[in-house]
Amino acid sequence: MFISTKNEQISVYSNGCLESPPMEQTADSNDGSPPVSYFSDLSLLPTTCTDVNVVPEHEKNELRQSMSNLEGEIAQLKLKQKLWDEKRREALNKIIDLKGSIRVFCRVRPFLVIDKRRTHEPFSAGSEKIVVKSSGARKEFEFDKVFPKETSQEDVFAEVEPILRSALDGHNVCVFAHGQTGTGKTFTMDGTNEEPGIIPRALREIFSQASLDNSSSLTFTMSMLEVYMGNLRDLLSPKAAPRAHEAVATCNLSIQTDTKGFIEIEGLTEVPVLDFAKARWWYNRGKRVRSTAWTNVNETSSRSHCLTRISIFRHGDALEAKREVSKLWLVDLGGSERLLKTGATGLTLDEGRAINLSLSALGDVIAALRRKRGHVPYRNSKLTQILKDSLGHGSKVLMLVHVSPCEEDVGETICSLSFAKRARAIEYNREISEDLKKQKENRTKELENDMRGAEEECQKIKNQIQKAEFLLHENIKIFSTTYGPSEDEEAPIGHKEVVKEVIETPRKPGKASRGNASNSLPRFMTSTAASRHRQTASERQIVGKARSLRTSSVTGSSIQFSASQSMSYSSDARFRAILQNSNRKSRYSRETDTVPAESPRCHVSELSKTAACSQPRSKMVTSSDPNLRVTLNRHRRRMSDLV
Ligand SMILES: Nc1ncnc2c1ncn2[C@@H]1O[C@H](COP(=O)(O)OP(=O)(O)OP(=O)(O)O)[C@@H](O)[C@H]1O
Repeated sequence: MFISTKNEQISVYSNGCLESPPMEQTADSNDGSPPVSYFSDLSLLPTTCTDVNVVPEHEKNELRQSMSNLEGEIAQLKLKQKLWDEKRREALNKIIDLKGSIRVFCRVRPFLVIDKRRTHEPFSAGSEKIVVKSSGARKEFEFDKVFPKETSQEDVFAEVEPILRSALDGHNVCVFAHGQTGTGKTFTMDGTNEEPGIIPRALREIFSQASLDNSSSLTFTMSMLEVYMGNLRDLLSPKAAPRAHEAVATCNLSIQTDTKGFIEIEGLTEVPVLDFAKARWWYNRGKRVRSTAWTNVNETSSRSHCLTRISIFRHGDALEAKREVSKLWLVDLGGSERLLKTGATGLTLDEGRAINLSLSALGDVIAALRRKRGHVPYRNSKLTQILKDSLGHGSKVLMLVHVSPCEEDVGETICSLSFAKRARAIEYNREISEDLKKQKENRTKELENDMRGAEEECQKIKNQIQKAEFLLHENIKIFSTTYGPSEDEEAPIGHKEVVKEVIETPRKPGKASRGNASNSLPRFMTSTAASRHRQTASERQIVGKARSLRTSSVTGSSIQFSASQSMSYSSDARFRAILQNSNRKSRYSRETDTVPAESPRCHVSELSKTAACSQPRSKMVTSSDPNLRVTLNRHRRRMSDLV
């Protein structure tokens, strides 16, 4: 007895004959995949099978043939899926290029309780424009998008999401939050538990997208660092996890460029992250280290830039086993301040200068790239040196400039908006005509439709692959149960590899399957870590039954196939339930918020560690400006909440 799918219908073979049960019901799959028929009358199915030794040869051959057909079908579907995925990527890339590979958004912070006057705003915000009226002057600033005060975190993320997908497609991506202290950079990037920001949402999204992409295998690593006064501090270093009262080690990492122009930060900790839960765990750890550093060293987040890097490794299939790497940088920049206004002195003044220098270097680089200048001044700051290979050709950049709605901050607001204007400088300072704008919009809509169509096709094919793989898996079990243990002797040509792929499908590295000596089943039937994970309770039941049947066949007794067993392989409803269940289960395990059970391994870059970590002094920030003191106190409170 075996299962085959011919003309997209499931058939059950027994004793060499195709049992032709009435195809009374056809389940129209609501996922768009072709309908799969299933049996409704169990009594029509054979219940007894004769001794394995007298099973005719042609039945065995038919079973082999069926498995080969399934293999071929899976290979073809995978190829088709790859082509659609390429179409989707192409469309997305064109959309991003049309919209501009360097985009600048502006977000207006709502009034806070601590704001003094909360009625009058010094500017008016449109969907792509901000007009500031100050001291009788009127200044206009254009953006790719303006997020007004009431914009939710979800709406902001919706605009950021396409660029993240571009990172998964192999492009380097940088997302920056820029603005005056207290205007909501950290709120946008990190957010709160109730309103998560771009980073936690991005982590969730990339793992969710990666699970949909089975045309290639994606793996991820994560690093976090802080740039403070030109020094780099590794936030995920095993040494960088002090308790609240302890000082944080300051590591001065160095930046290296390889022969291909690829940037490597020597000694920076890079942790493999297998799922969202682990990525979030590491991210929270990095944040905690940063907050402890603030309380001990620089007091406020505004005094440093915080960079989170997700490296995405795309592994091709066995035929083209090349590995591509792309980087996604999520950067919470230090607060831009006008030093004269704050009246900063001493350390605060130095910190402010360092931040302003690096922000201005970043502005220069982005403006040079936007204007397609031959020379791009990356070397002018540590920040731009680190990001050199992620800001240039083929990369996508998103700058989110934050402004305060308060009248007293209007000077800072104009500075931030001017920074954005410079970064956004259109090529040759020429604005495009309305006509061209319309054409661009129409083309973007077309491409968005193409992309959606390609996504739907990919999803349909994915469902078909899952079904075919499930059927192949089940046929393999039946083959083994019916015809005995010798895999090499019995399995069809090329079978072993496919079986391995179906059972293991190793998307993520590090969990090599090991042979189980105690298991008497052929190797291709033994469960692996991945298959065990995927197995639902009902699947396990099926395997259990197959094993007990297999045992009886080995001892030479005749095999009893009950109708219900036959149904368990062929019922589409159940089959779908199993698939849905396993999908739900894997999604849950991805999204669970719990700290990873196993202690996370830390992979430190092969390159040797340079500058020794020194213990920083505890420093106090001083400011003559009472407003700044209020801000610092607010930060201290926030830090102590975190610790
Ligand atoms: N869009 C928003 N909606 C609600 N609250 C916001 C918003 N933006 C900022 N806030 C609040 O404003 C305060 C300051 O925001 P945040 O700390 O994110 O500013 P920041 O620019 O990162 O400051 P710093 O440069 O000092 O780190 C926080 O209490 C934050 O919750």
